[in-house]
Amino acid sequence: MTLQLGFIGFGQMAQAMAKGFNQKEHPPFTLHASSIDFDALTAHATPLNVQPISSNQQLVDQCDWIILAVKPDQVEGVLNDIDVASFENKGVISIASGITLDQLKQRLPKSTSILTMIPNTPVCVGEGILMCQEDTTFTQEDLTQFKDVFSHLGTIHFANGDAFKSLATLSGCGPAFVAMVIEAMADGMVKYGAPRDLAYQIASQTIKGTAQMQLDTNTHPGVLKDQVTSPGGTTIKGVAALEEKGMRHAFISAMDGILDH
Ligand SMILES: NC(=O)C1=CN([C@@H]2O[C@H](COP(=O)(O)OP(=O)(O)OC[C@H]3O[C@@H](n4cnc5c(N)ncnc54)[C@H](O)[C@@H]3O)[C@@H](O)[C@H]2O)C=CC1
Ligand SMILES: O=C(O)[C@@H]1CCC=N1
Repeated sequence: MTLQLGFIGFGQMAQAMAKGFNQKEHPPFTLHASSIDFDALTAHATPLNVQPISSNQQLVDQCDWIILAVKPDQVEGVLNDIDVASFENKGVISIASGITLDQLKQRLPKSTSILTMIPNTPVCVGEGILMCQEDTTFTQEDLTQFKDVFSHLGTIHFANGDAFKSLATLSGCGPAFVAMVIEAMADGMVKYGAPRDLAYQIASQTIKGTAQMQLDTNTHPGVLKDQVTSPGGTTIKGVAALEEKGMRHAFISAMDGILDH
């Protein structure tokens, strides 16, 4: 039977996931979504082959797996408005940052399978990361089906504790940091006369190509840097300038800013 997959909340992240799912030609699942404003939901969902549903309760009744895709502080309100018994024998996948398995276990029936994960926006082009908590009540069978369905969105990783926190923080927030780097690199080119559109393309492709090279060869990033920095050459001058401006420390500080509060 076709898996009925439903999003509660259809904002940035749910839409990114729906776009990624749309890349699959004959998906073994059907997508549904509910949200607050039905007209806005319909406008966003229909082009993505997602069936808009007028209430969260109806969505839960109709779906096998429910993706909680509202803001973390909206989760409580969503669960309050749904008859908890309707989650019996269903799967719940929470993408709400900071909402834990234990919190959900306290609110949902014992028979509900729960997985918590942090996806990132590149899921929309099938190049995302789904950082999942190892601590889950999904059975092995559920996990096999989960990997089958969600691998269309990118790579799936499992971790626990501090490793999960830091990996999910970098993968979840990282697209914003990388987009800032792309913008900054392009500004540098525009300063010296490059057309802006081309500057974005060159910056993005340089990042994509370098990242692909690292992933394919597993070469230490320092070695990749050394391959470009010939003695007395141009690159080392740029590297020295970045170090002077504290580039590495800025990235570590970004993680401190999020995790060290
Ligand atoms: N945006 C991102 O890059 C990432 C977001 N997340 C998580 O995903 C979740 C959603 O984030 P975004 O999509 O960025 O937020 P968003 O604000 O764009 O989307 C949330 C949606 O939920 C809807 N909503 C609010 N209350 C509702 C209710 N009671 N019933 C049904 N729908 C309701 C809103 O109308 C909105 O469309 C958050 O918990 C966030 O922590 C996780 C990883 C990355
Ligand atoms: O900043 C946010 O709200 C979300 C959570 C994880 C990534 N972005």
